[in-house]
Amino acid sequence: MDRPYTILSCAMSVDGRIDDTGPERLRLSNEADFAEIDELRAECDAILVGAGTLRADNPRLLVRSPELRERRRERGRTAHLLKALVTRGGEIDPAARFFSTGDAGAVVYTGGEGVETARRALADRPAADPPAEVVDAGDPPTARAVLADLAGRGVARLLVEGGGHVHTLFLTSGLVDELRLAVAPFLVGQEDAPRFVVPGAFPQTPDAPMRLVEARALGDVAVLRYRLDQGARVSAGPSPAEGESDARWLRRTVELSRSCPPSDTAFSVGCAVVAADGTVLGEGYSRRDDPHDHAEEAALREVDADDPRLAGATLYSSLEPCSSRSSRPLPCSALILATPLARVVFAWREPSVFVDCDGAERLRAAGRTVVERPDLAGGVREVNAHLLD
Ligand SMILES: NC(=O)C1=CN([C@@H]2O[C@H](COP(=O)(O)OP(=O)(O)OC[C@H]3O[C@@H](n4cnc5c(N)ncnc54)[C@H](OP(=O)(O)O)[C@@H]3O)[C@@H](O)[C@H]2O)C=CC1
Ligand SMILES: Nc1c(N[C@@H]2O[C@H](COP(=O)(O)O)[C@@H](O)[C@H]2O)[nH]c(=O)[nH]c1=O
Repeated sequence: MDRPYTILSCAMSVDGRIDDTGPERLRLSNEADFAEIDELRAECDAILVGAGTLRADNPRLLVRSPELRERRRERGRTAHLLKALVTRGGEIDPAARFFSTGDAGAVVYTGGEGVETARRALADRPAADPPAEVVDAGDPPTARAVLADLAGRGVARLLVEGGGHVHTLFLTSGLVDELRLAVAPFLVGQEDAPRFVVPGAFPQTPDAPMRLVEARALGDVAVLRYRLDQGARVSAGPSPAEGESDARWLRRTVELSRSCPPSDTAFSVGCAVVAADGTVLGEGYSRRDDPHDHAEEAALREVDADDPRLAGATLYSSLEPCSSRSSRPLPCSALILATPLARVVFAWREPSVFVDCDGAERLRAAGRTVVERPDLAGGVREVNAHLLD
């Protein structure tokens, strides 16, 4: 793995401030947004903040929901995420909650004299605290070195949660895959309030803009999700190249679905899991190995769960992944959420023939990118025409 799939998440006011100048942390998110961010955390392997945020907020950076922690444990993961901190000078408070809470330990990225300073600061922590390590990531530390070290620790998905200097460090590096912004319905209006970013040479310019993949209301908070991949274009959907490649793989799933053993009580669906470089990691179709098989579970069965390419891969399905099953403990949307797969593309939204489906919404709510291609649903409907009369 080169580097983790990196998501930067931030809540800001309409005037672009991420806190005010008061001593308390400003709540910009509402309860629904905090709950979604908790889901997003639970789907990641590590969470990173800057030393400024550590000093200002004394954050815990834990997975708050007991259900989400339990889900992580069931999948053989730690209940909480590995915590990562970026500091230049290494002046950190060893008694901070960042170091004393959680169960996956912490890594401090610094450089130059910061390495010794941070090691000294952490030397006398209580033995019961989770482990904390200091890593030299350059002087000053670079996002690239931090990401390479995290990848070496098996981190496939990283959540960067601020603050403004760290957002700037990561966004200017060009190594962020996704940006999630929650815009709170107010203005802070203070000259010295921290900003989302400080000035920098951002690669996300008018000529190379980010791609807006989702805009949604959570009450009065606007949630905006951008993809920052290379060659982004100004459009609400995939770039032309990505759109063409999506269409090709969806046509492949329709072909796969033609191999399904016939059924009058279930859809015939095809599925392919494809790495970013076009390598097929798994393929499947309904009822392939078992009369109850859905295409997604047949395809995911072929995928190595520890394959580092999964985080950057796309799951293509001719039909929307299901959200409820009577013949299996978990629906396909949950099976997908058990993987680091960041992107799901499907052609046909499941019609209410057998069950009501909200698989696409569940995947989106958990922070996955979901692309619907109704323009390619004709072939899927044709394969399933006998069920639609
Ligand atoms: N609304 C939201 O979503 C969020 C809001 N916040 C808010 O943001 C504010 C903190 O933001 P900010 O002050 O920008 O702090 P940051 O968390 O971005 O941390 C800044 C620190 O990072 C280190 N640093 C800066 N530049 C580099 C670099 N190039 N390489 C390596 N390390 C570097 C320095 O540490 P050192 O000084 O140790 O050398 C610096 O002081 C707080 O008010 C907090 O509440 C924070 C997160 C999310
Ligand atoms: N204020 C603010 C955020 N602040 C972020 O949350 C961190 C604290 O998390 P925790 O330790 O779980 O309480 C804090 O350090 C900062 O990174 N995040 C948001 O999504 N919305 C918000 O309004």
